Amino acid sequence: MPEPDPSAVREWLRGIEVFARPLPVFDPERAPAEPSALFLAWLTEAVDAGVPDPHAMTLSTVDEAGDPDARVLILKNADGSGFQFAAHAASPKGVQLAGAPRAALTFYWAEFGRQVRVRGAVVPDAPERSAADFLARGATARAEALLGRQSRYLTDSGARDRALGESLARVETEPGLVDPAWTLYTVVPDTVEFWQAAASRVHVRLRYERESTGWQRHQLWS
Ligand SMILES: Cc1cc2nc3c(=O)[nH]c(=O)nc-3n(C[C@H](O)[C@H](O)[C@H](O)COP(=O)(O)O)c2cc1C
Repeated sequence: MPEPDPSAVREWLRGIEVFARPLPVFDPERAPAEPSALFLAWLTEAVDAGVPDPHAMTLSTVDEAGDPDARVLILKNADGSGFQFAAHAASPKGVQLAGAPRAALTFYWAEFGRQVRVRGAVVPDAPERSAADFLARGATARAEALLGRQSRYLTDSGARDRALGESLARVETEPGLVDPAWTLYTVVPDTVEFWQAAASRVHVRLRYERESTGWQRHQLWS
C-alpha cells in the first residue's frame, strides 16, 4: 500500500465540516446557580434525542511520571456532590488515581455541539456503595473484574478464556462475592465548563468555579 500523501490527508480533514447542523442556542445569563442542574438538563436532552452512549465521558488522569492518560468510561451518577464512575483499583487508572487523586472529565454530545469539562479531586466512595455497584454488574463483568488483569498484556487467549470461565463459575456459585478492589470514585468538581458550539463560530462558554461562598459563573472567550 503506498504511503498516504500527508498534504492530501490535511486537505481531506480540512474538507470535513464541523458543526454543520442546527445547534441549540445557549444563554448563559439564564443558567442555573448549580452546575449539576445544567449538566443534568444537557444530559437529559442528549438521552431524549437518542444520542448514542450519552453517558460516556473521557476520564483524564496523570501517571507517576506526570504523563497524562485518558480513556472513555461510563458515568454512574451525577448530583450536587459530584460525578461518579467505577473502576478496578488495580487498573492503570486506579493506580494513577491512588498516586494523584485528581482528574478531568470530558463529555461531548456531537448532535448538539455541546462539551462539558469537569476538573476536581477524586474521592473513593464508601466500601459498601462500591460493593453495591459491583453486585449490580452483569456476571461476566464481575468475573472479569475479579481477575483484576485489566490492561495487562494478553499473550494467550486460550488461558484468558479458561481463567474467565473459572471466574464466571465462581461468580455463579457465590453470587454475593464482591471484589474489594472495585471502587466507585467521585470527581468533586472545582470547575465545570459548559461549551456550546455556534454556527457563527462565536461559541458560548460558561465556567462554574467553586468559591468558599458557593459557585461563581464566568463567561469565557471562545
Ligand atoms: C464507550 C466506552 C465505555 C467504556 N466504559 C468503561 C467502563 O465503564 N469501565 C471500564 O473500566 N472501562 C470502560 N471502557 C474501556 C476503557 O476506555 C479502558 O479501555 C479501560 O478501562 C482500561 O483503562 P486503563 O488501562 O486506563 O485503566 C469503555 C470504553 C468505551 C469506548
